Amino acid sequence: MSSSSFSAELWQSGAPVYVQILRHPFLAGLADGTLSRAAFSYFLIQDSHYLRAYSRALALVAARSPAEDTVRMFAQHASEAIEVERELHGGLLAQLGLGADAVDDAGPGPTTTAYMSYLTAVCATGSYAEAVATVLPCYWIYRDVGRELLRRSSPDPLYRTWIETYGSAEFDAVVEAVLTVTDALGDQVGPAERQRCHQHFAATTRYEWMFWDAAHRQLSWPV
Ligand SMILES: Cc1ncc(CO)c(N)n1
Ligand SMILES: Cc1ncsc1CCO
Repeated sequence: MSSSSFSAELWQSGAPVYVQILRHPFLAGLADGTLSRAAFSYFLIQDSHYLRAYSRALALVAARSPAEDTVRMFAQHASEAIEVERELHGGLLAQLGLGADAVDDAGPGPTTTAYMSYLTAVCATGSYAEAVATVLPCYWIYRDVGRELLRRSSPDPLYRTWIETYGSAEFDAVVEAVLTVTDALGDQVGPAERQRCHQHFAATTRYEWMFWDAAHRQLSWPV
């Protein structure tokens, strides 16, 4: 990836926040096994809601894509996001003694709701390039976090299952394909649209930090 690629350019808009993500105590706890089961359960429940919205956002990106190859790719990822929610999250929640009703009973918390709403709004009303820039941090940050935590290696088998999914070669291939698609958009976006892409990338990168922070604090609606 050259430093002049569109994806590398976008990454600059989220880079300071990414440094904070790697330092976040939720991720430190996942890696060293000290994260409480309650915080991990909160995360899985909220992430189940998130993935349901993320899947729909990806379906919107697919529908708006001008080329069939990217329609297919994003539609496939939309389908896989539901699969991950059912298999990975469903499986881990079952091991924690929680069923599907726990997800529905909890409902999406404040940070989850804000993040889902932002994704949905931009993917529905922004341009195709803006939609791609908005969903990109979700792929990219989880790949990089997965890799980093794999390197740190968690003593907890439950946490390791999560880490191994996002740190896997399969997920890396998915992310590389999306980065290639992003780079191909670089020549096609003018200055105003480019600036909006940067704003969206920065916003969803912040939401990624906030999502872990909400789980760490088990944040609930204030009223
Ligand atoms: C909050 C969040 N962002 C990104 C991903 C990656 O799919 C996820 N599962 N959850
Ligand atoms: C980004 C992402 N996260 C969970 S599934 C998915 C789509 C590609 O499998």
